[in-house]
Order: sequence, then C-alpha cells, then structure tokens
Amino acid sequence: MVQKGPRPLVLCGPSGSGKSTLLKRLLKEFPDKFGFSVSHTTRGPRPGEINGVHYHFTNKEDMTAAIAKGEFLETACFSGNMYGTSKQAVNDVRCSGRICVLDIEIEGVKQVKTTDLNPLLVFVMPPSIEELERRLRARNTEQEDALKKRLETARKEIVYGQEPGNFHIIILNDNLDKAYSELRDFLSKNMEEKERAVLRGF
Ligand SMILES: Nc1ncnc2c1ncn2[C@@H]1O[C@H](COP(=O)(O)OP(=O)(O)OP(=O)(O)O)[C@@H](O)[C@H]1O
Repeated sequence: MVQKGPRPLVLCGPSGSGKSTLLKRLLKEFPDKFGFSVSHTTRGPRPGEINGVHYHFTNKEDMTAAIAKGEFLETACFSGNMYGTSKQAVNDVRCSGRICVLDIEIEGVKQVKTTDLNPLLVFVMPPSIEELERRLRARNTEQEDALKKRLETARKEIVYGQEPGNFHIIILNDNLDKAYSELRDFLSKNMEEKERAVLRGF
C-alpha cells in the first residue's frame, strides 16, 4: 500500500534526453519540496553513483524475489538490466512531506498508470536522434553496443511519448533553461492548491 500524499511527478524520456539534468536542477532549487524516488537496478554503478542515493543497486535474484512479494510499483528491463520503483521508495519520500519524483521508463509508466498513484506525467523529448546520440557519446557512460541499444529503444519511446494522451506534457529539451522553465511552469499550473502553497517561489 502506497501512502496518501501530494501527487507524484513522473519524468520519462529516452536515455540521454535530459531527465536527470532537469531533475537535478529541480531538486537543487527546491530541496525541501521534491524528493527523488530511489529506484532499484541490477546494472552496475557508474562512476560517482552512490548506493541508496542514485539507485539501490541489487542483483537479479534478490530483485526477482522482491517483485514476487509485491514490493514493487513498476519494473522494467532495459538494456539487459532490471529497473524498478519499490513502494517503500515512494513512501519514504511521501513520509517526508515532499513531492515524489519518479524517473522511469515507458514500460514503468504503463504500469504506474494502472495503480492509484495518479502522477503528473512528463515526457522529456530530445531535439533529434542525432543530437541524442551526440549527448550520449559526450556523456561517455556507455559502451558502443549499449549506446546502440539505447538509440534503438529511443526511437520507439519517442513514438509512444508523442501519442496523444500518453503524457500530460511533452517538454522539448533543445535548450536546458527553456526546458526547465517549461517544467517549472507546468508544475506550478498543475499542482493542487495545497501543494502549490508548499512550493513557495513558484
Ligand atoms: N538541453 C541540453 N543541451 C545540451 N546537452 C544537454 C541538454 N540536456 C542534457 N544535456 C546533456 O545530455 C547528457 C544526457 O543527459 P542526462 O544524463 O540528464 O539524460 P537522462 O535522460 O537522464 O539519461 P539516462 O536515462 O540514461 O539516465 C548529459 O551529459 C547532459 O549534460
């Protein structure tokens, strides 16, 4: 059971579209208002990633067992690794009185839509596949075959993301300042009155 609290925010978009960058900025500007739901993953940590902060790093066996026990709100396999949001992760943020932000894949979005979480759904759109590839290469976190897989997946994600009704807003991230200000405006307009009151500065 996920506890009641302010309406969560879901950020979705192809790998490299800029979700983490936007999220980092939101959390930096409003550290007391938003909290990141820490996902589980079976992929290995990237340099600088801290267990329990960026992800709960786990293994296939433990994660499969926890899913079977109904501990997850959504799970997805991506580039050969498992990812998921535990009910505990969302509850931890909600208990702190902050708005919970989920950074999840399309498959996860579809699952979350079947729960009573009722999140605001934001799709972060890259300017083009070519620019996405350029950003992913510049980030330098993926091997060549993993990068190719991400780009293949991105094409399908962009189709789903653009289908009317799948997301509340599509934010084109061709310019970071513009994309962030669109996200901020969207949140300000769509948070309920009592939540908006919490977001001083909006
Ligand atoms: N508007 C932008 N213009 C140029 N570069 C950008 C822009 N937004 C993000 N980037 C850069 O693109 C790269 C990918 O961004 P980021 O890591 O935030 O993507 P992501 O969607 O969170 O990816 P993943 O799902 O793989 O974690 C980063 O190096 C980031 O600095």
